Amino acid sequence: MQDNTVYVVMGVSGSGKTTVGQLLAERLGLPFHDADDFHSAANIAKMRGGTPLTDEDRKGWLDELAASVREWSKADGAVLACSALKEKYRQQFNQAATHPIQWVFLDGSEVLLSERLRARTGHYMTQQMLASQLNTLEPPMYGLRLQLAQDLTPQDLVNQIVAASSAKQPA
Ligand SMILES: Nc1ncnc2c1ncn2[C@@H]1O[C@H](COP(=O)(O)OP(=O)(O)OP(=O)(O)O)[C@@H](O)[C@H]1O
Ligand SMILES: O=C(O)[C@H](O)[C@@H](O)[C@H](O)[C@H](O)CO
Repeated sequence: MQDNTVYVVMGVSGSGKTTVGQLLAERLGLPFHDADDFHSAANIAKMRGGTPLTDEDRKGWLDELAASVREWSKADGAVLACSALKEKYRQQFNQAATHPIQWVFLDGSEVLLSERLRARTGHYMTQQMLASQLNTLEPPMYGLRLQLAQDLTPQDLVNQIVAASSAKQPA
């Protein structure tokens, strides 16, 4: 199935945005982008040091991502893995896109997320930052909300996304 939708797979650190986003992009034949690759070195150093980013820290990052979302939605679509924690960040992307974004929210309990972050090594974002990520999160009231569970593999989640998205397409 080829479409030119921009899918944004969002959620807090450890929710599986990168893992699920990459698989979804492969499945749909769309390019994959990770919003983490757009952070400045200063932002990464700040998070590595255990200090949450502020709106001010995120501004340039969001501006650059919104410009990219616009280009991808004008072109062939894409899958973007991005925390997009606050409603105003998501609205910036919605306004930039030339047609509706398909939002996919990966929603997990603190216990499950914290276990995954503890098991993950070699990443600047540690389990200590989870509380601030969850405090900042404003869950979207639209799009697709996937409830994470221990036994749901990334492939299962991609299957759910594809099934829900195809159900919306006219026959
Ligand atoms: N459905 C799943 N089942 C089991 N483990 C998973 C699942 N999805 C992701 N993981 C694992 O959980 C960890 C976090 O996943 P991932 O790095 O994709 O999350 P993320 O939301 O991109 O995190 P961050 O925003 O911090 O980069 C990884 O070690 C990954 O292998
Ligand atoms: O807005 C933010 O606070 C950041 O984007 C974080 O969410 C992390 O960069 C991401 O989750 C990777 O660990």
